Amino acid sequence: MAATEEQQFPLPKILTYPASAPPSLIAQGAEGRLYKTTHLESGLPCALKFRPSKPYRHPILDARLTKARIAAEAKVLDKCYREGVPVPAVYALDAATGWMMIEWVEGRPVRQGINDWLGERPTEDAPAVEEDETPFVDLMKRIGEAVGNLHRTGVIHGDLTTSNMMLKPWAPSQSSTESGDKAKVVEGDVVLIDFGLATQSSSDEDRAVDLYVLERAFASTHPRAERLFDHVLESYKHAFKKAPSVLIKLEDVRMRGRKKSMLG
Ligand SMILES: Nc1ncnc2c1ncn2[C@@H]1O[C@H](COP(=O)(O)OP(=O)(O)OP(=O)(O)O)[C@@H](O)[C@H]1O
Repeated sequence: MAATEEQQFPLPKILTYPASAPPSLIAQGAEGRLYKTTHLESGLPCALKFRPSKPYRHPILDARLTKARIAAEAKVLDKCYREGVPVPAVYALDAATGWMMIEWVEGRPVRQGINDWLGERPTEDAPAVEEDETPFVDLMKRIGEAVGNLHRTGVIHGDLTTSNMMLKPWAPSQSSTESGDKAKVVEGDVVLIDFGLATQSSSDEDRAVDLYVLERAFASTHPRAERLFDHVLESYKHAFKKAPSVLIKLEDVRMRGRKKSMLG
């Protein structure tokens, strides 16, 4: 797999050095690429986020922008990690060449877990069979808590979606034995990823917009679970002392959103 990828994209230099296993390309976005690699230490899988230079930009501007963006992302991640927000640890950074090496988070995006839970349910209000929603509600609460912790540190994510959260598997002892196999798809610690658009702010408005982005993304990705999103906000309120004024602001932000969509 690595050989094809190497032909498709030139590897960042750090990944051309020998390692216990070849790097694999996990994601290729508009701004950068994400590799899984053991280049730092064999036995320690890492995620290497690489922002290649953009040939269409002026080289001096390009170097400055690449460096500033990756450095800003690493700085915010590091701040969050040190303050106990569930994010990957930053292991290494080379801003000048546009990469950072961060902790590899095992598991799957929250989006997949939610979709597996919802399965083929026909409508939003009608579960296919009468079922215990507790495991799903618990996941909603863990999401609210993670976002509350994030906002408490003065960081705005900027792109909160269920794809930018991972479900990191629990140890078997933490895993539920009562709720059956279905519950397993929504088990795990919520870890926030992709801080490429993150900023530092403590304003109610910025926090409310962050929540609004998540609310909208949730409604469009998981329309059948929309009614359960309130659990996210409820747990946000418990996790974060300043949540009440943010939630009041969220009402304004929603109103502006509705007006905007009415005006087209
Ligand atoms: N630390 C990590 N551990 C495991 N998988 C990760 C990690 N970080 C990212 N991923 C996986 O790689 C995908 C892309 O990562 P990320 O969203 O950070 O990059 P991106 O979309 O290229 O970033 P940007 O939006 O800043 O350009 C994620 O959706 C996720 O599946």
